[in-house]
Amino acid sequence: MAMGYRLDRYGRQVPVGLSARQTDFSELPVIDLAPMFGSDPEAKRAMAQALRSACIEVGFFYLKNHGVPQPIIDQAFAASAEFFALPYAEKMEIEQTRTPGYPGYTPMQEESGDAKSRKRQEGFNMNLELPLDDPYVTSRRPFFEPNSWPRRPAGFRDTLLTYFGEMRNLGQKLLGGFALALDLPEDHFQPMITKPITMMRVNHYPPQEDQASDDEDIGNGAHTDFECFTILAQQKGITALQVVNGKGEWISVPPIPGTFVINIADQMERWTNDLFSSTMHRVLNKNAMDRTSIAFFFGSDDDIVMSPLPNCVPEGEAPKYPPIRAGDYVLGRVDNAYEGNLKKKLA
Ligand SMILES: O=C(O)CCC(=O)C(=O)O
Ligand SMILES: [Fe+2]
Repeated sequence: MAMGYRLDRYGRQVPVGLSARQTDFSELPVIDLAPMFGSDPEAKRAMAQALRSACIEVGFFYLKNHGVPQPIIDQAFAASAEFFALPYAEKMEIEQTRTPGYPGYTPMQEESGDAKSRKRQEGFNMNLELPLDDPYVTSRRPFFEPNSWPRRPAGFRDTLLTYFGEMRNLGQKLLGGFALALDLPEDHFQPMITKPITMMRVNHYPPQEDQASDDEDIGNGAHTDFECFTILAQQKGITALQVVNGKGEWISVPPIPGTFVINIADQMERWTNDLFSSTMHRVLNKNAMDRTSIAFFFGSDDDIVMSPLPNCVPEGEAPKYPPIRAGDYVLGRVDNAYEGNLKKKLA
């Protein structure tokens, strides 16, 4: 099928059209994380090799044997469903713009009447939860603003914090795998994630039964994520996520029980001198039911200076990017995406 492209605001090619090829899920590699919990160097090496290929060739993969207990995932979905089912006015009590930064509720355009809201998605955002007297919080450091918690449902905060904690541990483990995949010692990145930029968003998409007016008029338009990588939990039994493959075709990513979907994001792409791919993706919920997903965005400490990793730069070539403070890089990307709104709000 011939594919056309349009350019997004970063000048990147986005395949046009809304049809996605429904393919066997094996088109996205499945990585088994079990070796990372053991001490068999051979098994770790084999995993690192598979991970390396997945990150270079696809930028997306399923992760199994990740060690996160299923009840903790189920509880996070159940609490999220209860939250989104609350009356609109109650959710708006913690609307994102009421407090600085990322945390809070983002409504759907139809309800808010705000043309800048997302049309086909509402969400709940949170940062790493720190004590209110933490110097990062008191100095209003970007990405460390206090979270905004709803009054209901009971247990929402504890449930999401438990899930967030699991994601942070998994992210740390996974980063060890990425280090091995880059021919670095397993603990290479660990000193750089002591108080990392980590954000989480629960996405809620109504069914989209009508025709989209264009390819941005969907649950989540084509984009890449900003940080090092994303750990995505998809609601059971509902396929809506799509990923661009090397041929510029949109590939559906059905949920596989017992797995997360992991994708490389922009910070890691840059850090690896574009060796790893931050792959474009989008969400189109053509199902009869609404859909929830939980995206955990794992970055580094904000104050590390990030230069392309030396063994990702071919011999005799200059790195593609100058050094940059990680927090400034992510803030720049966020700012671009939200057309300056978030940065203004942080100022
Ligand atoms: O809902 C999904 O499957 C993906 C969400 C996503 O891409 C994001 O939140 O960045
Ligand atoms: Fe994303």
